[in-house]
Amino acid sequence: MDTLARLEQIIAARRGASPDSSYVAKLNAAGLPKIAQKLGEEATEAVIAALSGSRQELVGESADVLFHLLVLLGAKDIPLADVLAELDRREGVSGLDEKASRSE
Ligand SMILES: N=c1c2ncn([C@@H]3O[C@H](COP(=O)(O)OP(=O)(O)OP(=O)(O)O)[C@@H](O)[C@H]3O)c2ncn1[C@@H]1O[C@H](COP(=O)(O)O)[C@@H](O)[C@H]1O
Repeated sequence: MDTLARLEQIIAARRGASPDSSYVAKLNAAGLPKIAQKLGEEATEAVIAALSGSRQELVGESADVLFHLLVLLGAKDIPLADVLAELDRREGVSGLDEKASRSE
């Protein structure tokens, strides 16, 4: 199992834990608006790191974005597999677009 799928399972398992002992549980207890806000903050921090931070800062902020996105998807009961399937679908669509633009 890859890292994101493993983290998705950990997040699902931690959702019902005590908010005192689990950051995932604390975020879920705070509710969807808080989770969405955190994802937005982490995305902004990733942008700032990309524009003016170090490589390592961008790596760290990117990990925060992916983690908080998985928490948000979990709170909305959307499996990571659905997002990956959408990316796979676009890969096919994008190939078709490319062929169409080449034949113009
Ligand atoms: N990958 C992560 C992870 N990445 C970031 N974070 C937390 O995300 C928070 C982001 O930092 P901030 O300073 O922005 O937030 P904060 O001030 O702590 O919280 P707020 O009051 O702002 O909400 C930090 O508390 C980090 O510890 C994470 N917390 C947990 N995980 C994974 O989730 C698993 C379950 O964690 P628990 O739910 O804590 O058991 C862990 O084993 C890890 O694998």
